[in-house]
Amino acid sequence: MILQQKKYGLIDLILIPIQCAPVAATIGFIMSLIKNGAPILQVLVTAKFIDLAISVVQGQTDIATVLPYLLAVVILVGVDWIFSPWQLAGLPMVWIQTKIAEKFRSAITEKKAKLQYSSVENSETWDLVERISDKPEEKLKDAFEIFISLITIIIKVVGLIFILASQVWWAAVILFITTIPIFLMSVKSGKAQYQSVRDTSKLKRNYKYLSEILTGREAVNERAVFEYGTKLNETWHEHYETARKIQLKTRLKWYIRETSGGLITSLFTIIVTIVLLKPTVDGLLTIGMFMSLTNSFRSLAFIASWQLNFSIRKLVGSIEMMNDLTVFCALQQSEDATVKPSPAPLTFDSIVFDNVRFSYPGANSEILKGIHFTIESGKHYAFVGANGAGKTTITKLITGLYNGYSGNILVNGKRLTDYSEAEIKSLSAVVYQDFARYQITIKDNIALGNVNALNNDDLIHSAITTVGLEQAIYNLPHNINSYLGKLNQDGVDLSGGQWQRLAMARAIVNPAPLLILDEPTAALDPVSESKIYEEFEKLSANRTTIFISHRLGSTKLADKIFVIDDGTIAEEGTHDELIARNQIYATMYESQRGWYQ
Ligand SMILES: Nc1ncnc2c1ncn2[C@@H]1O[C@H](COP(=O)(O)OP(=O)(O)OP(=O)(O)O)[C@@H](O)[C@H]1O
Repeated sequence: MILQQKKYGLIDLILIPIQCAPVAATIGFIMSLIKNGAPILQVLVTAKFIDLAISVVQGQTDIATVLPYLLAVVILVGVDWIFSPWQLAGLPMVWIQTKIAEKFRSAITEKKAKLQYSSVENSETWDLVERISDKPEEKLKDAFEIFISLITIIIKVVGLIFILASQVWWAAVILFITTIPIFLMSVKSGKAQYQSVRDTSKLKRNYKYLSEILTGREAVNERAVFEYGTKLNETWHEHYETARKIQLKTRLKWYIRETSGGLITSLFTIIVTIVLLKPTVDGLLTIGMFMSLTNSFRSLAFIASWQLNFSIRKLVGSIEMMNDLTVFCALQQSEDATVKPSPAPLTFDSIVFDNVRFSYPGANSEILKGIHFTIESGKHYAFVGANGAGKTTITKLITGLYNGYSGNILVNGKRLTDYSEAEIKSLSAVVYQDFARYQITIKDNIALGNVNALNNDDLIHSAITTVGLEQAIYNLPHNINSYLGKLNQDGVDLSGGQWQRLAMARAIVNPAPLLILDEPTAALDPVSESKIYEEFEKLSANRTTIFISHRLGSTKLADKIFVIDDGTIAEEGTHDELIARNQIYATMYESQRGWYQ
């Protein structure tokens, strides 16, 4: 199934299930038609049956004439029972839900995977994505069911009103008029309730996150040491209660209104029943028709005030979900987002930042304020500077995560944005500060760095040696096939520094010509750090590297150091040149050296 960039609406609540499960949707639709058509016939047949039964009792008719009507009543009651939603008609709905889960959910997942990185980082977009991904198969199945039941309810109501009108026209008119405000109220209520879901989605995201901190494994150490459980629990409770109250308030407000509407309709049916007594006594209505009409009238009032109300409210909520789907489908996506890096990496002679200015989407302030620098192939560079200066942001632009900048980023003189996504992905391998810790096998943890050579064990072993993890890994009972983390029963855990080395191994197996290391050694002890640098020197002899580091000892090895200050390149040169310059870098270096004296 393909999601389109279009305005989704009411009709799509029917079309999507039909697209996903055409046979089940058709069967479900026909079943609902039969189920809801039966009561209309039932009114006529029951009236005739009662009248004939009275004639039989009075000795005016032969009992044989009643039997076909009795049989018809039994069949119609049977149909009603067999096609009840929780009986046979439920089966196609289960099938529809399974198919929607298979086709529609995977279309959503595919779109999510293709969303531009900038969209994923935006919290409003993320709220929308969360709403769309929250049990869509269940919501669409319910909407389809409700849509069909609404059509059939309308058929039922129109049919019964028609019969009523043919007998007592004014009662039909009054009943019709009373359903109009109930209909309008249901529409408003449905909208208000979906809006309350929107209003609370940010709060829900917050309290889900807090709940993860309070119960999840990731924060277990800090939670135990800092004992912040009570404090966070209070915040969690606050968010949870605010969201709950908003939804409860909306629900309660509309429940009271809807109940009052329902009570008025019920009162009206009692009055109509009393009023119908007169024409029955006068012989304008047969006793059978009176009994059948009052009976169906009661069910009609129930349908108009409760069932119709419920269905419309739910349906309007589903239409709001379609509005969300429209916005979701319009989100910018990159068709190549899911393509693999090209197996032959994009080699380069130079990467040039030419007056690059950049602000994060939705942010007011510029992070990069006209940056100029050149990276030459085969050389080693270091980016240093204070926290928040813009170092990581530069790497996000090189790796193509953001392209909403002004100025140019040129690779071999050609704009980076003119290369294909596969080429851009093959240009660089990165070890991020906040690298991921995958709870899968060690082998897969490393192999994921090169999706074009997932089963190259030699590459994995050589990366393990480079980052010095041989002892830690080869002593494990399952070697590189050992699971990491606590997700698996016999999973092993690594120290912070070992996880960091594993992330480096992941980047090392990647054949990209540019290796970006964003504070790769922050969790390493000094001996490991210098050992890793030695290994890296060997490894990156024919690669270009960009190191971002606050430990200026490591930057000494760089061919060129860029000092980033407030979104600009404040200084550049070798270690010795920058020390001789005696400005920002020299001050930083001296202050660090001071720690060890
Ligand atoms: N996704 C984002 N949206 C908005 N602002 C962001 C985003 N990511 C980073 N920033 C802001 O951009 C600025 C530069 O961040 P960046 O991560 O590039 O700094 P850095 O020099 O790498 O810092 P550090 O040394 O602390 O890692 C910071 O002020 C940060 O708050």
